[in-house]
Amino acid sequence: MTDDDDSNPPLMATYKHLLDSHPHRLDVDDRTTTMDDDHSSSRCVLPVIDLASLQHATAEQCRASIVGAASEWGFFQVTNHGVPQALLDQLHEAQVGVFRRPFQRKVREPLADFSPDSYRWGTPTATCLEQLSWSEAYHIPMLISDDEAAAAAAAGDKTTRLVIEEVSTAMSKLALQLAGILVADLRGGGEDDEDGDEEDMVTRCTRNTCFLRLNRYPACGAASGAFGLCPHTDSDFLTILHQDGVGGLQLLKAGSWVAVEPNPGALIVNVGDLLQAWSNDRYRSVEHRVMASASRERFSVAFFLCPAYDTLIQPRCSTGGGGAPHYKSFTFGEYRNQVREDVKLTGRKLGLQRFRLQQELQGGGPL
Ligand SMILES: O=C(O)CCC(=O)C(=O)O
Ligand SMILES: [Fe+2]
Repeated sequence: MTDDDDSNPPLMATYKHLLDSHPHRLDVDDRTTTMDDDHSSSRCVLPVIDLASLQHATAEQCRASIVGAASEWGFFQVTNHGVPQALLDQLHEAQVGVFRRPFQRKVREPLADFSPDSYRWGTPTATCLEQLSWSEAYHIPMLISDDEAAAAAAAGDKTTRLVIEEVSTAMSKLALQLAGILVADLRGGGEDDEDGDEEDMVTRCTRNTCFLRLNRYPACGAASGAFGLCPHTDSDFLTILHQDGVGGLQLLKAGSWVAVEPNPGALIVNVGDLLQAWSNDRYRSVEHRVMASASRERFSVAFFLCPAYDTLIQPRCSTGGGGAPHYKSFTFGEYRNQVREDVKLTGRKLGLQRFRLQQELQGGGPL
């Protein structure tokens, strides 16, 4: 890509030195992370779970598939998920419009009632190509009250803000439903099983703690090569993702990077760090990344189910988690601060390993 189009952030001008210092494209170099003999990145079909089964006699089987996929893969796809396709199409259109605004306007003028720092691009802390994300994004908190929604509607970009809000609400409902199933299974009881000793994690994820991210990955040009999004795990409880048809998302499975093929009717679900720690490693927060395309831009939308910052994440090891705790307890706020500090100091997120108990570091292998 060039930076000529005035809607593109100046990625090339800002990061050319990182691209120039790297002799090969990352997707070639990075093959050492695969275990295949031919070092090729393989394609995979993530489990696809039809949520319509939750309404039928097969509900128990469906819940078991969700638990199985979250334990084995950490990633899965869902169909009949309750987020209307027409709404997702409307969001895609609005999202394209949002990113087509001139770059200077994206930086200077907040859109509708988004806060001015909701727009981000590139990776300001990157010191090498491996740390650079060739992308731009809007981080959008959910609106908290009806009054706020009405004010946003009156504030100008009515359609965009309201479509975003509707998608957030629908994705949040889905995320809460899936989190409820995963949490209930861990408790070894029914979905409304009460445990007076611990916080109900799912009810701590509310409208004012969750957010949506609109991602755009500009084409990066044949000569360069970069990550659209660097390898990472999500720092939340559960993520719902909608990708367009371009492809580029990959996840780490048994040491190999595997491509997640676009599936038009499905949403992607992945376990976040908090759920991995809280489940004492029963559910897996899996590393994933996006490869930038040389010739095609790509759009995606991610909804992050997060609890309040003061929520205590305490490994649950009595029933489903099993054995001794693998992590010390921490609040979500502590976790976020640690991640922020690590990124500032080292250029990368160290994540859950910061909170893993010592005997686990020595005795347990990598997940
Ligand atoms: O764009 C994608 O496919 C992945 C996005 C993602 O991993 C994220 O926003 O955390
Ligand atoms: Fe992610």
